[in-house]
Amino acid sequence: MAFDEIARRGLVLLGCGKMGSAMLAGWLRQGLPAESVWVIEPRPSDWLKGLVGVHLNAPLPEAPAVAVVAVKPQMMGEALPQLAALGGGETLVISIAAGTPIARFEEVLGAATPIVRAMPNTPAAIGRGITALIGNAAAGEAHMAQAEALLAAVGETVRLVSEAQMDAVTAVSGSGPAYVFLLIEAMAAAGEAEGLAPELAMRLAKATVAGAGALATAEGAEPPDRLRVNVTSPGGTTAAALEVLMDPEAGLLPLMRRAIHAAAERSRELAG
Ligand SMILES: NC(=O)C1=CN([C@@H]2O[C@H](COP(=O)(O)OP(=O)(O)OC[C@H]3O[C@@H](n4cnc5c(N)ncnc54)[C@H](OP(=O)(O)O)[C@@H]3O)[C@@H](O)[C@H]2O)C=CC1
Ligand SMILES: O=C(O)[C@@H]1CCC=N1
Repeated sequence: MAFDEIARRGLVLLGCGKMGSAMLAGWLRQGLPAESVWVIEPRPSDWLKGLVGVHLNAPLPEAPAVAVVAVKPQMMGEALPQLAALGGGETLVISIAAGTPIARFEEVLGAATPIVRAMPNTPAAIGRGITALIGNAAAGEAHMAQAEALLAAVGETVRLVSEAQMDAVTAVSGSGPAYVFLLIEAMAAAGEAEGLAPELAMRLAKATVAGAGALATAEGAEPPDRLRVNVTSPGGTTAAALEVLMDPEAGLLPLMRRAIHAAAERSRELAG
């Protein structure tokens, strides 16, 4: 069982905002005992305060199995010293912070500390996230497997071959759910502009994005460009829409290229 060692030695979560809560919700649902979790969070939500058994802002265990850092990159300087005592090798430290390089953690915790840098996304809250991971030199196969097991409990995992990939990963899948939510908002707003009631437009938009996502990821699914062609009757309605969306200058492709580039650049900036 993936959580056995963590259940025995404990998991520390530093920062329990939107992403920390999403992961914690997934772990608890997957069977991690609440009594094995220590959370450091200056402004706990009502949800967090209501979690019976979780140790909230309490003294930390001496050598927990894992410490997960889920504070904003801008708060790292202030937050990280709280984990300094866990450096040295006994505790696997997993950071999900955008931008912040592994070297920054090694400065505070020491290079002998196994450190995994990971980039999850918020669908983790319902077990549908995807997390990319890369470890430092001290993170051996057992540490990588432990990080993967923890993150696999809330969705898919993928190992990276170089830390430099993390900026692009963050821009595509870390931030990506926001682009999809915006797509839902935009489709619903456009449906309303065509005369639909707001609730109906939103219901159609949400179900369409969910259904198309499920179709694209179903076992044996055709690739997305083929699925797109399957919707597009010659001379029909989809073709009319795609002419706008696939405009080489003003269409979705150059727009998404610019958006993802902006996110990746911001990730590089956050590295300091
Ligand atoms: N949101 C997302 O979709 C994703 C986020 N991430 C990464 O996860 C991290 C957290 O992001 P997100 O959850 O969105 O941000 P949030 O602001 O929602 O969560 C961060 C939490 O950490 C708390 N915090 C601040 N200082 C400390 C401290 N010294 N010790 C402990 N906790 C502290 C914050 O409290 P307060 O509000 O009082 O400052 C806040 O509750 C970031 O590094 C981000 O890059 C990665 C993937 C996806
Ligand atoms: O917006 C951010 O910086 C974080 C990282 C990926 C998703 N949210």
